[in-house]
Amino acid sequence: MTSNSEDIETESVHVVVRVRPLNSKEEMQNCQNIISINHEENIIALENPKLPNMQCKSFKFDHVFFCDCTQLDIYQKVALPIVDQVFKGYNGTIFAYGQTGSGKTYTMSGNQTDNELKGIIPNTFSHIFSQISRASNEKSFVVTVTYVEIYNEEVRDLLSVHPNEKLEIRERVDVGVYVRGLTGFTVDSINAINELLQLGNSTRKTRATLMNNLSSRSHTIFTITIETKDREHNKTTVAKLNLVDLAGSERLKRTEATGIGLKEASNINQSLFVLSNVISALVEEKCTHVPYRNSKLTRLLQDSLGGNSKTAIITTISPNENDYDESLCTLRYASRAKLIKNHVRLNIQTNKGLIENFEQEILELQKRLEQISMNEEIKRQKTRKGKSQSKEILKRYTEQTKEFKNIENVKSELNRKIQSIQNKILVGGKNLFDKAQEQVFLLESSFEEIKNLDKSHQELQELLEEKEIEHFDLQEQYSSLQEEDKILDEKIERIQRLLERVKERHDEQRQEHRQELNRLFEHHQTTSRELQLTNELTKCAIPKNNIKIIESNVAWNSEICDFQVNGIAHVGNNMKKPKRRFKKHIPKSALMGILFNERKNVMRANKVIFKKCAVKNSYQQYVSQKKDEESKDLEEIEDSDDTYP
Ligand SMILES: Nc1ncnc2c1ncn2[C@@H]1O[C@H](COP(=O)(O)OP(=O)(O)OP(=O)(O)O)[C@@H](O)[C@H]1O
Repeated sequence: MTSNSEDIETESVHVVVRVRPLNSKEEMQNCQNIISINHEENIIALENPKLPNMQCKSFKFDHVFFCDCTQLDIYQKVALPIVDQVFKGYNGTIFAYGQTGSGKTYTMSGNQTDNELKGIIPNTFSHIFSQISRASNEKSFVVTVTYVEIYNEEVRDLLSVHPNEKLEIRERVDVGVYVRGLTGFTVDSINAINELLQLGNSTRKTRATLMNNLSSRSHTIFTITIETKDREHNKTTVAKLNLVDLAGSERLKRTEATGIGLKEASNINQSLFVLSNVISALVEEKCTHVPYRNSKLTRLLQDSLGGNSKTAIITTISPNENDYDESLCTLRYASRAKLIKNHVRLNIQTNKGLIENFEQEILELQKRLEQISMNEEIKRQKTRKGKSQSKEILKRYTEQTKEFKNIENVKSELNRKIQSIQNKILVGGKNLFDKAQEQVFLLESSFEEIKNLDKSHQELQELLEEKEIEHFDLQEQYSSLQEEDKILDEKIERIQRLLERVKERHDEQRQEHRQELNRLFEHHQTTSRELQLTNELTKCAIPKNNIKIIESNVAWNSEICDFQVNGIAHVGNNMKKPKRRFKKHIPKSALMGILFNERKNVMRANKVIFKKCAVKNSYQQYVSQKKDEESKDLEEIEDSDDTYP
C-alpha cells in the first residue's frame, strides 16, 4: 500500500464525553450527581463533593453527552462520520475509555436485542451494509472482520477455534503493526458479522466485581477492513475501522480484588497507565520517544494514536459523587488526548488486493469448469457413437457414466466455490438485507432521516421567521416611506398655498402702500403749502423779535400732543411764573399779555405745523412698518419650511 506524502492531513483526535445515569444501587444509596453540562459550549463541570464551595473543575470537549442521550445520538455524532470516512479509504478508530462500570461496553456494544439500545458496533454493521447497498454498481467491496482481546498482556483471537492461544504482534513496513496468525472472516451480511461479534463476545473474559456485575477483564479490538474497488475511477482503497472497548481502570481498594481478579486488575491498570504515558508523550512538544512498545494495547493502537487514523475517543464517566477522583482523572487524560495530532492519509491499494485475488480465483475456477465440461462433452459424444457396438463397449459405457457422475460432482463443487467467492465480493447497489434486517435498518435510518428532517425543518422554520421579520420590517419601512411621501406632498401643497396667499397679500399690500403713499404725498404737498401760508401769515401778524421769543420759549409736549410755554403750567387758569430767562426791560404785564395772545396764535400755528410734521413722520413710520411686515412675511415662509411636521 502506498500513498503520496502530499495527501497526508494532520488532524486532532476527536474527544467526547458520555455521562451514564446513576444506577439503581447508587440511587438507593442516595448518591449525589456531581456533574453539570453546558451543551452549547460542550463544557462539563465536576463539583468536588468534599469541597462543595470550591469552584467546579470544568473541561471543554468536542461534544458532551449527558445521561439522557440515546445510543443513536452517540452513533450519529461520533461513529457515523468516521464510518463514512472509512468508506472513502481512511483508517478509523473509535474507542471507549473510562473507569470500570462507567459505560464503555454499553456504549460500544449495548444491548443487541433491543434496536434502540444497540451500541456503536452493531450500528456500524447496519451502516456499512446500507452504504454498500446504496453505492453505485461500479463499486465492489470486500468486508473482513477480526476480533482480538488483550487479556493479562496476552493477545488472543476471539474468533479462532483456539481462543486461548497466545498470538504475537509483528510489524512490517508495507502492512504496519499486525497480529500474526489472526483469523480474518469475510462477511456478506449483517447476520454474518453479528454472528462473529456474538461468537467473540462469548469468549471474551468478563467477571463480576464490586463495581460492575459484568466487568470486562480484557481490552478488545473489533476490526472491520473494507476494501473498495471503484471501476469508474480505476481505484482501490483499503481502510481499517478499529472498534475498541477497553477494560476499565479500577482502584484496587474499592474493588477489593484478590487472586485472578487482582492479577487482571493490575494488568488492566498497567496497560492503561502505558496508554496515558503514550498520550502524554504524544502531546509533549519536546518528547522524542513514544512508549508504544510498553504494552500490547498501545502497540496495537499505534496507528490510532498519533498515526494514520481518524480517531474518536468516547470518555465514559460516572456522575456519582463517590467516583469524583476517578472521573477527574479520566477527564484530565481525555482533555490531554484532545491535543494528539494524527497524520491521516488515503489508503490506496497498489498491489493486488483481496477483490482482485478473488476475481482471479473465480476466473481460474471458471476456466477449469469449462475445461471439464468440454472434456465431458467429448467423452459423451464418443460414448454415443459406440452405443450400438459390442457388449465390451457397453461395459465401458457404464464405467464412463460413473466417471461422468464424478465429473458432475467436481463441477458442482467448482460452482459452489465460485459462488462462495463471488459472495465475498459485494457489488454496490445490491440488496444485502433479508426482510427482517431491512425493516430494522430502515427503521433506524428513517429515525435518522426524521431527525435530519426535523433539524432541517427547524432550520427552515427559523429562516422563515427571520424572513418574515425582514418582510415586516420592509413593509413597515415601505409604508412609513409612503406615509412620509404623502405627508411631504401635503406639506409642499400647503407651503405652495401659503406662498401664494403670502404673495397675494404681498401684492395687495404693495398696492395699498402705493395708494397710501400717493395719498400721503398729496396730503404732504397740501400741508406744506398750508404751512407755507401759515408761516407767511405768522410773519405778518407777529413781529420778528416776538417770534424769536416765542420760539425760544415754547416746547412740544408729546404727552398732551400740544405746545407748551416753558415754565407755565396749563392746568386750569393757574399759570405759574415764567422762568427768569425773560429780559428785564420788558414789562411783565405787557409781556404776559403779548405772550398770552401770541402764544395762542403761535400754538395754533405750530399745532398745524406739528400735525403736518406728525403726518410726515407717521408716513415714514408707516413705510418702515410696512417694510417690517414684508420681511416678517418672508420669515414666516422660511420658518414654515423648517418647522413643518
Ligand atoms: N448510558 C447508560 N445508560 C444506561 N445504562 C448504562 C449506561 N452506561 C452504562 N450503563 C449500565 O451500567 C452498567 C455498567 O456498564 P458497562 O458494563 O458498560 O461499564 P464498563 O465501563 O464497560 O465497565 P468495565 O470496565 O468494568 O467493563 C451496565 O449495567 C450498563 O447497562
